[in-house]
Amino acid sequence: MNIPSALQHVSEHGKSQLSTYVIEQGKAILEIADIQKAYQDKRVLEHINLDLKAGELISFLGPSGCGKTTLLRIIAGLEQPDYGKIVKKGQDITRLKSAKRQCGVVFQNYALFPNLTIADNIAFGLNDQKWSKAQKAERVNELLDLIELPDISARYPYQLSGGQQQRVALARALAAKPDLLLLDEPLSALDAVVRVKLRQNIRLIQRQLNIPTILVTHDQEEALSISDRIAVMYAGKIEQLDTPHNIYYAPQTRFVAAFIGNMSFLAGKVEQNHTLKLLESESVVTRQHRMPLGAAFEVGFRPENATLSLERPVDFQGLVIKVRPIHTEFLGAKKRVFCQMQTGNGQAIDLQVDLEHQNTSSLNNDMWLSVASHHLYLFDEAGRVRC
Ligand SMILES: Nc1ncnc2c1ncn2[C@@H]1O[C@H](COP(=O)(O)OP(=O)(O)OP(=O)(O)O)[C@@H](O)[C@H]1O
Repeated sequence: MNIPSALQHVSEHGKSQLSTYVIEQGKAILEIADIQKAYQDKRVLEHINLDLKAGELISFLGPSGCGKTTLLRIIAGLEQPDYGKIVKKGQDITRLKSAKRQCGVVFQNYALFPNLTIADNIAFGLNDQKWSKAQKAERVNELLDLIELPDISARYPYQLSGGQQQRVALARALAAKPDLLLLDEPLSALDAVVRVKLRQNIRLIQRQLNIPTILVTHDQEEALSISDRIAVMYAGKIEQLDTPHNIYYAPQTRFVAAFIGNMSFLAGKVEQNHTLKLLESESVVTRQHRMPLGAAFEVGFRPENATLSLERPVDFQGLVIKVRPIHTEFLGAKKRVFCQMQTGNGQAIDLQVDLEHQNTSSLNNDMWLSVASHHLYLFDEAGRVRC
């Protein structure tokens, strides 16, 4: 994954200092309180709590089947929760019909009517309302300008590219001036280049209209690059709701750390307050933590924070282990080196290191992998971060 450039400037992990999230103090437009849902005894959503502020874009990000779409459909009124409450602008809308919720929804598969012109497709969302013909035409033109496709009103969907169709779907969702925009994987059917361009368009339009928006996606680069906050979901729960910066640099759980970007893990037991014994008998020096002596842990690091050297670093505070580089992958500005650490029982642990300027011809069979203690993440047995 490419880490979006806005996230690349911090040298050590910790809470965001560069955060661009300025909506924090804003008023909640949408409040989701303790939403729960099961299908035939299978729990799909558990105790979901969330607030969406005015003008904010939150992404639901997580692996397939974690409940993202179900949660979005509950917010849209297309699905009923078993328990919990949804409040929009102070009104309890949990049992309100979908059509009355004033939500604009865009789905993955453009869902345009093939037999209607683009103008009629966009105006379709206005049919329930008391818009005169002239008002409708004016609104359609306004929206075509907004999506920067002013000359296509007489065309039919089949005459447009996938990206253009999705912009029309967005215009249709915005036609009736909803106060909430819900986007369900709107970009996943498009090719990579169009996807990047369109996600920027969506973000620009969303900011221009200042419309609170929820985006469902399984694409972490997409979520990191355009969201104010991301709800990382796993098995029906929100693991962490935070800014993209903190999701990447300050993951609160092992799942988030492993799911966003890359992280290598090594297991061990707490030996002293700062010194932990890896199961492979090496020690690692971490920052302050509050784990009991003897407790099992995993230490994690990101590939960009690890270094390879021929000589063992001396007086080094952190993790130092002997590894064998196995192969490298070219990633443009950097190379990823896949290493293995041999365990006492003949097994190998896979670890990854990114080299930016180092010449990979200097790689040797036996090298030292080191990570400074302030770049190490410590997870307890329950997968919660401890430092
Ligand atoms: N109508 C339904 N009846 C029964 N099970 C359902 C129904 N809708 C969803 N599920 C199940 O609920 C779980 C969550 O589904 P959901 O579509 O919300 O996940 P998702 O995170 O959006 O996944 P994906 O990224 O694959 O779309 C899945 O196990 C799915 O099979």
